[in-house]
Amino acid sequence: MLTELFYTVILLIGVLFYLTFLRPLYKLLMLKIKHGKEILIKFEPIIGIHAYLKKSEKIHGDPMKLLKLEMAKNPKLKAVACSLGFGVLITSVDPDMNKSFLIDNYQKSVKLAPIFNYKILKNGIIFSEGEQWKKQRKMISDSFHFDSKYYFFSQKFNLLTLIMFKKVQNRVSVDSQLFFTKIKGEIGIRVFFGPDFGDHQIDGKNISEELKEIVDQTIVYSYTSIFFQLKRIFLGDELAMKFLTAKEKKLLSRSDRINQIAMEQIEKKIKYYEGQPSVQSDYLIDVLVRNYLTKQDPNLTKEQICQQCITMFIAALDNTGCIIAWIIFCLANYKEEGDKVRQEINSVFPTQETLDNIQFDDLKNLNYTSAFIDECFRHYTSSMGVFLRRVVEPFKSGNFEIQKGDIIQSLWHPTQFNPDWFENPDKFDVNRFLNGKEKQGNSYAFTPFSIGPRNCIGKQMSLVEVKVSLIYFVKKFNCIRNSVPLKTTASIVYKPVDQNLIKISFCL
Ligand code: HEM
Repeated sequence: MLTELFYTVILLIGVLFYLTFLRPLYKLLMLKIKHGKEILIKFEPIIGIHAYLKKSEKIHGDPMKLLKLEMAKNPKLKAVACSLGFGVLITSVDPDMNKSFLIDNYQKSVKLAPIFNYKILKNGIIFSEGEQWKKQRKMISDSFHFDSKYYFFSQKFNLLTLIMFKKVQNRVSVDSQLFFTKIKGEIGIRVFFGPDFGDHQIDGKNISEELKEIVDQTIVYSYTSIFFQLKRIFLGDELAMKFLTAKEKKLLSRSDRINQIAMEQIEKKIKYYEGQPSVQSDYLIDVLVRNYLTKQDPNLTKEQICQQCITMFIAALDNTGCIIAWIIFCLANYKEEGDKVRQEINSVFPTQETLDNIQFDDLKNLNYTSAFIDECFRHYTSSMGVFLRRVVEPFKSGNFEIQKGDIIQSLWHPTQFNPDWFENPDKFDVNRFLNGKEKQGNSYAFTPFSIGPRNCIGKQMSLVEVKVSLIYFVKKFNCIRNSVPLKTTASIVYKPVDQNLIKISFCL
């Protein structure tokens, strides 16, 4: 009996060793033999490229630095292959391969949710597929008339600028990353759930703060917990949710509470629209509830409406807040270019009146500022690439054979430092984006909002938000660079480790 148990354990260890070490290693070697200099091989068992990025962060204070150095050494590099779980992850760092993954063959792979608490996201647009995704994309696009939402944006921004004023006045240091994400949260929760929803409080916190905290903690947990990674590999997403730790249960119960408040809001809206009101708002929740009542999509449920609004809130939150903070950092870090941005903004918006009535067309006059924003995106892209995808149908990408079951992703941050596409890539050079110059290289080399049918649905909205935030900031505040060295880290966004990088003061 004991011997049988002993051999079973040995057999299991052997199978595990084969699946996590030998099989991925063999595949990596085959890829290297076939593609030579076009591919970089990294054997980091189970957690794959995350271990490589962490190593880079430890050595250089930048998770992307090792890849950027590889790119500088070998601009012909197309992909990085790493072991991941029982298989191999192929990460494209090449514009044409990105096009092949995200445009030409986008239907041949499905997205993998990176987080365990996908209960609140699984029916939302980010992780839906096929016909369901198509319907959702159309429905959400229909609710995207930014003009009406803009009102909240400017109103909230004014309020939060006052808070920032107070902090600066009292010499309290301002964490710009947190600050702008908070603004974004306050706006987003109202844009997607309706104006009154943002006033809900949970344990003394605004509902947008509580939701952000849950998402942040969930993401950190799912990337750092080995237990979670193993559970997921062996049991799969659905079954893994049946064996929860105390920490997981707590996070889930917090998200259930938000779900419950959101469901109450949906019921309220249903009652309102059943009464055939004359006023019909175009906040996302209103559009979805009207679709639900008219059965435009017969499969749409209340739970799906709830998850869709939460998904949109989350998709909109970190990326925009993070890039605004990066842009403010660049104003201080690249002073000469920053001063030119200030000059342009002051000439397009010379008075308080012009500032109070910003029009969309005015934003088109910010030529230099737009190029500055693009160069900030190139250096400090908040979103380094796309979510992982599992290949469901084999395809060819150049001379790469992508097989069913492979995991793929596109990571464009290193591509943006490829000297073949961006001359002298480490230089912060606004001119490269002035008058559409970047298109002279490869138009898929700079894609901060992704490309293809599943590109960012909020691109236009966030570009307006970014510009308006910058205008308000420049008109009210100055910033200078502190001596703290810049170190970066990567969770779902690429962000600075230290928040004390700049000093903010009032404009005279
Ligand atoms: C600087 C700001 C932003 C950046 C850099 C950004 C970047 C991205 C990227 C790279 C993707 C592709 C993800 C993938 O395919 O795996 C994406 C998708 C998406 N983004 Fe954004 N995003 C930003 C702001 C927003 C905003 C403000 C919203 C909502 C209003 C939003 C909503 C979405 C949604 C719903 C998707 C999924 C689209 C689909 O699968 O069809 N994003 N975003």
